[in-house]
Formats: sequence, structure tokens, C-alpha cells
Amino acid sequence: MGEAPAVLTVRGLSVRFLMPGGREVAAVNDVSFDLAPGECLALVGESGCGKSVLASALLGLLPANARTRGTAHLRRPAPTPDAADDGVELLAASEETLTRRVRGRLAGLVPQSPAAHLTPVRSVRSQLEETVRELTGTPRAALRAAAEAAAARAAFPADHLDRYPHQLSGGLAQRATTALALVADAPLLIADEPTTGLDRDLVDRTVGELRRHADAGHALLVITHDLAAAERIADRVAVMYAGRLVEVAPAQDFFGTAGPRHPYAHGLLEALPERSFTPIPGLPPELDALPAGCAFADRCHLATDRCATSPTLSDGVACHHAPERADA
Ligand SMILES: Nc1ncnc2c1ncn2[C@@H]1O[C@H](COP(=O)(O)OP(=O)(O)OP(=O)(O)O)[C@@H](O)[C@H]1O
Repeated sequence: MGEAPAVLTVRGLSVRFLMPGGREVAAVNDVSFDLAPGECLALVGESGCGKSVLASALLGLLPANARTRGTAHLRRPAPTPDAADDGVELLAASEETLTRRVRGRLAGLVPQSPAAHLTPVRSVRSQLEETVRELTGTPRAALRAAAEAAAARAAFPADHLDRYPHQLSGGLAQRATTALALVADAPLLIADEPTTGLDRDLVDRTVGELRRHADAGHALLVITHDLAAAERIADRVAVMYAGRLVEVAPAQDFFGTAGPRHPYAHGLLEALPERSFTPIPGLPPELDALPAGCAFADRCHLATDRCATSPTLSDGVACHHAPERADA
């Protein structure tokens, strides 16, 4: 983490879904992390490990059968310490606070399914103009130019602004939702799978834009299973497995010579075609029947009797058998 006070401070965040018959799905388990202004944290892990549920919890977008625990504090970085505002406790915030202060204003979201987030019966221009008016109070006469400027920030082409969502390719729909997410210059941007389904050129442009956004002082949480994209954007990597963070490491160490320390994180990297292309054997546990100990033990070549007790995240890794950091 950088030296500036965190924009987002998450402590002990857990999410359970209450299912029919009393079953409980433990989608996020005791997650804690900080995110500083200008920092990009990539949250990585296999499909279904809880990444999107975590993002939805932060923005108050969980369905009614969800129960959250823990705290998640979001605040605007202050130009001076005495100008600091108290920010918002996201998990305790009312729907009104989330709508009026948080979504779009303090936290922008580039959603996982852009097309589903755009209103199908309105052109991109009209959706951008409305969002600009609501979030920035721009007067009507200046709306057109402000919406065009917002589109340009996300490299959405001006000559496509009058199109409707069904007339956009996946890449352009993603640019439109990115433009909407950037309108209010929120201090936190959450991008959920921003590169999924894009061709190589668009992946490059998206990665570049997101990195520039962080470099301009915004805190950026990128949720992705694209490790190559994570390597290019992130300052730090947080690896999630069965709803828990199992490793949080500087990206340089994680992708560099030091490498990951958790056996699951190691396996994720080694599964890449440009590495040894060896998949991790087995499957993750069901989230409604998590073992009492380490959730990865069943798939882990290092597992011993000690793994019957759950390791906590300490010094950046949650594993009884993780190697010490070389510089520790
Ligand atoms: N409304 C819900 N009710 C019950 N379980 C849910 C609900 N929403 C999500 N889950 C479960 O929570 C778990 C985590 O889902 P999540 O979408 O966060 O995974 P993810 O890591 O983002 O994966 P992906 O990359 O596929 O989106 C999954 O097992 C999912 O089935």
C-alpha cells in the first residue's frame, strides 16, 4: 500500500446467502484489505470464488437473501488532513445513502456484463447525458459537450453515441459502461472482468486506460481471472479461493522471480499457457459445505495434518506451509 490514507478499508467482510431448506452459501469469508489512492489491486481467482459477490457487497447490490458481516469504509482522499471527510461505512449504509452518495459518486463500477447494465431503449448519448446531469449537475445547455467528453475519456467513438445498446459490439458496450462509470471522477473504481471477451487490441487499450486512471490518483479494484491483464495493471494482487483471500502480494513479487507463496496461487500461475500449462488437479469445495480447515488442502501437494486447522492471512499469505518472504 502507498503512504496516503486508504480510500477503501475492508475488515472482516463475509457474505452468506441464505438458501431454501436452511442451506447457507459462504461466498465471501473474512476478507480484509486496504486500497490507497493511485493504487490498483487485482482480485484474482477461479470462477465462483466470490470476487463479484465481494464487489456487489461493497456497492450494496446483493440480493435480499444475502447477509453481510464486517466493515468497509470508503472515503474521498483529502487534499489536507483537516479537510478529511468521514466517508461512508458501506455495509451499514442505507439504500438512500448508497444511491445519493456512493454509487457513481464515491465508487464507479464497470460491470461484468456491460450490455445488461445499459438501458436497451435509450441511446448511449441519452444515457450519458442523464448520468452527467445527475452526478455533476451540468446545466442542460452544456450536457451534449459534457457527454461527448465523457465518451472520449473511455475511447467511445463520438459517431456511435446515437446508437442503442443492441447496436454495439461487446467491446463498445464495455466502453459505454466505462464512460458511465468515470463520469463523476469517483475516488474508487471497481472494474469487474474488464477484459473478458475483448480482442487483443481492446484488451491492450482497456488495460492502458485503467492503469492511467489509477496513475491519475484513483483507487482501482480490478476483478479478473485474466492474470496477464492483472500483471500489466496491478500494483498488488489479492488471490481469492473459496471466498477467502489466500495471498496478497506486490504484483512485482507475485509475477516476478519471487513468485507466489500460496500453493493455490502458484498453481494458478503455472496453469497459464505461457508457463507450464498444468491445471490444478481437483475442484474447489462447494461453498455451502466448506471444510473446517484449509479449503485448498484437498488439492494441495503440501497438505499435512496441520491443514485441518484453517490458516489465517498473516504476512500476506494464508498457508501453514508457505515459504517465508526472502526479504522478511
Ligand atoms: N444470489 C445468490 N444466491 C446464492 N449463491 C450465490 C448468489 N450469487 C452468487 N452466489 C454464489 O456465490 C459464489 C461466488 O460467486 P461470484 O459471482 O462472486 O464468483 P466470481 O468469483 O465472481 O466468479 P465469476 O468470475 O464466474 O463471476 C458462487 O458459488 C455463486 O454461485
